[in-house]
Amino acid sequence: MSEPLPLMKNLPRASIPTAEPFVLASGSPRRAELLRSAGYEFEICPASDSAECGVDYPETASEMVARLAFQKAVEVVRRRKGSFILAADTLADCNGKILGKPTDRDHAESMLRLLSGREHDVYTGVCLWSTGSDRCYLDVVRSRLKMDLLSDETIQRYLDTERWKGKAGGFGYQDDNDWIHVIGGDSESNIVGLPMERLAELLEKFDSLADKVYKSIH
Ligand SMILES: Cc1cn([C@H]2C[C@H](O)[C@@H](COP(=O)(O)OP(=O)(O)OP(=O)(O)O)O2)c(=O)[nH]c1=O
Repeated sequence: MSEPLPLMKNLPRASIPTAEPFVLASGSPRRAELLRSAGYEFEICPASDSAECGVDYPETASEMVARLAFQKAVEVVRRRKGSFILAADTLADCNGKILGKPTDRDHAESMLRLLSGREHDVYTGVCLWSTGSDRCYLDVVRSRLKMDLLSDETIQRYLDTERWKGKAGGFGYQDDNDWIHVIGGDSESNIVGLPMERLAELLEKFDSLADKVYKSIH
C-alpha cells in the first residue's frame, strides 16, 4: 500500500452530534479518503449528477459551492431518512472565472493555461444535515493558491498523467506538483475537497449552529 500523503496525516476528528448513521453524500474518492484517514466511520451515498447541473445562476464561487453542497445534500436527504448527512462541493475561481471539473483534456488544458502564473482561490461548500431532527448547517471555506508559470512541456506532461480528471480547475494539489503553492487559508484538505479542520469544528458546534429546515424542501 502506498504511503499516505502528508495532507492526509494528523487530521482532526470530532464526534457525530446525533446517533444517526454518518453518510457521505459524495462520490469523490478524495473526500472519502480524507474522512477515512481522520478515523470517521461512514457510509457513502453519492448525490446524482443532476444535483450539480442546472441553470446558470449569477453568483460568486462562494455562493455557488454553498448552493451546490446544499442541493447535493437535499438530493440524498430525500433517499436517506434518519441519517447525518455530509455533502460538499469544490470549485476554483480565477479572477471571477469559475472552474469546475474539466469535461475533457482540452478543457483541462485551457484551465491550466488560465491558472498558469496566476493566483486563484479554491472554495469548498460543506452542508451538514441531521434528517432525524431536520436541522441543517451550511458553510464555505476558501484557500488561496499560486500557480507558477507553466511551460508547454509541463502542461502536456501533467495532462498525460490524466490526474486532472474529476478535479476542479484541472489539477490536483495533492498530485505532488512543485508548481502549485498555498498562499492563504490554512486548510490543505479544503483544496482537495473537504476542509477537515472546519468540519470538526462544525460537528462540535452543530447543536448551537444548525437551523431547523423548512419542511417544504423535503
Ligand atoms: C482543486 C482540487 C479539487 N479536487 C477535487 C475535489 C472534488 O472531488 C473535485 C471537485 O468536484 P465536486 O463536484 O466538488 O465533487 P465530485 O464530483 O468529485 O463528487 P460529488 O459531486 O459526488 O460530491 O475536485 C482535488 O482532488 N484536488 C484539487 O486540488
